[in-house]
Amino acid sequence: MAMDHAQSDKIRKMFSWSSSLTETGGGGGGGGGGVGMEGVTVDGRNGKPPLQTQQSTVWSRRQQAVCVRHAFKHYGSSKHPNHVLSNLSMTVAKGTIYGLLGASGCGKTTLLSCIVGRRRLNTGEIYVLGGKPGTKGSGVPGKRVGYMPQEIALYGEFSIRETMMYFGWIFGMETSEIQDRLEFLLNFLDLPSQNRLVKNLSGGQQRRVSFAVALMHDPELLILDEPTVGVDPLFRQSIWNHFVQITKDGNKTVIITTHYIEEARQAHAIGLMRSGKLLAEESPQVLLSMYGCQSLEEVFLKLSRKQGNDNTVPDVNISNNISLASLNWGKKDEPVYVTEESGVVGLNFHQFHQSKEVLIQENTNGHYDMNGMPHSSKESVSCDDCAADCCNLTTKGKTKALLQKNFLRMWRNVGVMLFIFALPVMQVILFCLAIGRDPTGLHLAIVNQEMDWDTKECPVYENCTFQALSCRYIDALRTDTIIKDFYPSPDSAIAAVETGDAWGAIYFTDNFTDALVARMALGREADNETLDQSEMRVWLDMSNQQIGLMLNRDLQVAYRDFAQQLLTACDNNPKLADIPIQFKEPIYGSNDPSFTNFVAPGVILTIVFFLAVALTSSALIIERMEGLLDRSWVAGVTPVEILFSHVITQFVVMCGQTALVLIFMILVFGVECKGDIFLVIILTILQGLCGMCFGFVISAICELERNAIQLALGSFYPTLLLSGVIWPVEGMPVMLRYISACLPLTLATTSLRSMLTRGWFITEPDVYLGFISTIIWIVLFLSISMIVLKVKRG
Ligand SMILES: Nc1ncnc2c1ncn2[C@@H]1O[C@H](COP(=O)(O)OP(=O)(O)OP(=O)(O)O)[C@@H](O)[C@H]1O
Repeated sequence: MAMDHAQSDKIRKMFSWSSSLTETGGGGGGGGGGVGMEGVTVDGRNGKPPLQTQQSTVWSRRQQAVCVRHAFKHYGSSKHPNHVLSNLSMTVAKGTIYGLLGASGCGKTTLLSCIVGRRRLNTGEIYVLGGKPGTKGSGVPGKRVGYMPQEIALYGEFSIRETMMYFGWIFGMETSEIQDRLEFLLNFLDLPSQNRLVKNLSGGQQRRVSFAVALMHDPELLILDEPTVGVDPLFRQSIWNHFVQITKDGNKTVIITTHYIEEARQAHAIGLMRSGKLLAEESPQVLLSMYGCQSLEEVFLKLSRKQGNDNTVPDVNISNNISLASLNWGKKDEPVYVTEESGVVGLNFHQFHQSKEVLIQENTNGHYDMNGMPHSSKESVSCDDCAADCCNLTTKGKTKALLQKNFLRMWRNVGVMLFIFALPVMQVILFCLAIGRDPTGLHLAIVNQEMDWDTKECPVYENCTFQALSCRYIDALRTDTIIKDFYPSPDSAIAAVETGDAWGAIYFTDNFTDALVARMALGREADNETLDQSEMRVWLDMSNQQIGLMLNRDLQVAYRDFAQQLLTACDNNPKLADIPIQFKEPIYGSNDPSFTNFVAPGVILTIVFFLAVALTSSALIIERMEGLLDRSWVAGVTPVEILFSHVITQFVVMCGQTALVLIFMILVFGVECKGDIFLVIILTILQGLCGMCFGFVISAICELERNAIQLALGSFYPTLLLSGVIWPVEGMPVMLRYISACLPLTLATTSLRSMLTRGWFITEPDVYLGFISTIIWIVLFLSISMIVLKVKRG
């Protein structure tokens, strides 16, 4: 082994430290005395446990900055798993820089994600700063960790300052504190003006801002996924100098992945990773000496070949066995400590600085609590201990940060603002202008053989004269909707309908007036021919139901008006012209009901519901795709807090939307509102919140924005068609009615319609069921999204 004397001396010295800091005893340098660790006895001379072999204990694992044991992680289903971590064990001592090296795709990011609590292992254990990530009080994810993911994961619409404020508040920092830190970081990372928007920065500058976010709160543990990518060598060196600086006093630990293997020489320890395993875990100097290589790359190649040639690489790390014990690099007179799992665990790099563990031991005087935690160890205490002084501030800060983030993102995005406020108004205006009004300009082909075709004369008498009654009838036809076109023969009029030139044809025979008078005079004595001649014949184009029915109605109404006018002129009771049904003033609505009033409640709710769906589902997915959601989670924001902040934001948006929609519907377009406007507002806002919660479900289920759009659009039509918005539910097959009642918009639409058109109050079942069903849907959607989010994080 090519090793000069000085180097071998250095390694020997180093080993002497490591021997004093093996996994069980090393952490406290004798602190194990009396805590009941397996097989540990205390050496009377110096308090170090003089063991030849020791068992790794939970206590010892908790003493490391990071301790991973037998980690397995796969992606995909358990039937066709893609194994990414395979029985990986790793130990990062406190106060060290740990370089995690390995080829692209070997699982580094996955391992780091599990360490910071972004993902969960399938099996195995992880301890980070003494606790298991994701467990209560571990502080991880949270402010104890600074994480820089591989992707930029920043809000492009934010300025550098706003970005820092956002994360600073999440970490529970005071604004003044953030400002001070920001000034240092701007200077240290050579960032441009703090008011520059992140999206306008160069790629390298964005990465530095991302790095600054990780450094922001000066965390105990820094986990950086390729922070030096795209960074010039000079700046890279200053980053490494910073790492050395912050780890100097043993309070901070840095884990860094990099593709520039040689830069990791400056790390205190490196883990060489391949195919989901650590091939070695040692200090760079030891690795170079052990394998007689000049560069770490050579070491990596050697180890990779070894792993490739024989699959004898044990499931535990190579370093576990070969590292110090097998080579017997230690003081000859001192026992070699090999732990059950990781022989290098607890490597202490005193050539760089004093061990954290020794500090702990000094501070605690060897006193430990029931869990084996040193009493006064700042690093070993969980976040529970700082809860009293920091958690209140953090919660307030998080809420402030999340709300400001949501509003700022909306405010800065013109498209979103238009979507939120201009779109609902536009939809209401379009609805009121386009739907429910009577069609106008309908051509009616008239053939009147009582009329002189050449002169086109058709006299209209207003007195009690029984002449040219057809002309009198034609005069009674509405001119605002019907355009009267005269044709010479029935065939030509029918042809006009067939070719689409007219919506209907009407034909009066040449003795229409005589026959009609005879019909009235003879009554039941009238023969069939008289009856036949007295009837006007109508051919309608019923391909358009609305137009067909309207023409039908107008022709009948015109006959009633014509007959009533004639009867009045002849001093008869005009009522004789009516059918013998007396339609009194309707209990609800009017005798001339408008389709708009029927559809409006459903339209109001549909607009508010689906705008909320679109807004929420895309917002969360974009955040997730850009890695922002994960970054916030790692910073300590919980899914509940994220959902809560969106609920608040959406609520404010919803109030604005509801106000606009109702003002335009009711005040501008005069849609009927007979009920309590307060209840109408509440129900509309609740529906908006329900849509938002449905948006959460979509965003939780869908990985990609396009899938979310497909799901949101896909759900739009079935909901619209089945909710009784455009056609009464009573017209559906019975089975479909039950399904319809289970949809979020159905009962709410009925409820709103009852309030608007009938003026019913909340005490009516039709009304309160709408409220109840909406609230049930909100709770259901929220629960589903929470469950899906939690499951997905696993
Ligand atoms: N969300 C995911 N779903 C499925 N497979 C994934 C997912 N994330 C990563 N993988 C796969 O897991 C393997 C390890 O990926 P990982 O990102 O951890 O590697 P890495 O070592 O960080 O690579 P690099 O250095 O290129 O960033 C790769 O094969 C990758 O395709």
